[in-house]
Amino acid sequence: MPSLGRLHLITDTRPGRNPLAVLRAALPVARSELVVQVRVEDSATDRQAYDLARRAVALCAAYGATCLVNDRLHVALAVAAAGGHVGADDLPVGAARRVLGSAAVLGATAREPATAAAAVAAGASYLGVGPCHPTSTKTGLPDPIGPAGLRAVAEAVAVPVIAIGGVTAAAVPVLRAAGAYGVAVVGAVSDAADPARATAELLGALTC
Ligand SMILES: Cc1ncc(COP(=O)(O)OP(=O)(O)O)c(N)n1
Ligand SMILES: Cc1ncsc1CCOP(=O)(O)O
Ligand SMILES: [Mg+2]
Repeated sequence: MPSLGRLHLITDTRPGRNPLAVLRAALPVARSELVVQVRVEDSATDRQAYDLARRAVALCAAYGATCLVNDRLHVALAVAAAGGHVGADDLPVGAARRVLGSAAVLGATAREPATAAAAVAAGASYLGVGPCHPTSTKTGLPDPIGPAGLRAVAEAVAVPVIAIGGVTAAAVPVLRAAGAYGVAVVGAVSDAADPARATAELLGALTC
């Protein structure tokens, strides 16, 4: 399996956003360092998720980037995505692994060392860990775990740890020092006046 990209760009589910335009800006900059995670509102139909995911897979293929699908693993399979990401309200990690197969990339959300280790034992190939910082992109989350919480998880597992939640380029050095292999963002790219430049800044912080 090729190494996992360090910059994970999650599609913005907020009303009025244009996730494909953001991908078109980010992909030429980050290319194979980019992991695109297709995420839609829970209220979106499977057809809407499928239509977005198949476009994202095609765009990613043109740049050697990896495309994953959040939550809806049947959509991941239908569009031949590289894998998926699951959390506490989704299929359990072991079941997700059985659905996707042994070669797929499978991410799991974890906030504590014990759940992180259990997710890896069940088949997760990377962990999304957070929220590390406050975020306005998703509601209903627990308090941020900060770099210290991230470090506790990173020290408990041997798979790549992807920091998520309120991540900016300025926050990347501290998160990396705490053990993050990479970061996952929505707003840092989607809210930027220049998403291509924001992508370059995040990549620069991740690869220096
Ligand atoms: C890289 C990454 N980390 C964490 C999450 C959150 O997943 P989950 O807890 O299942 O919440 P939803 O994104 O499904 O609302 C993620 N998507 N990606
Ligand atoms: C889906 C998700 N899960 C934890 S934080 C988050 C949203 C991250 O968005 P942002 O990068 O804008 O804080
Ligand atoms: Mg989920």
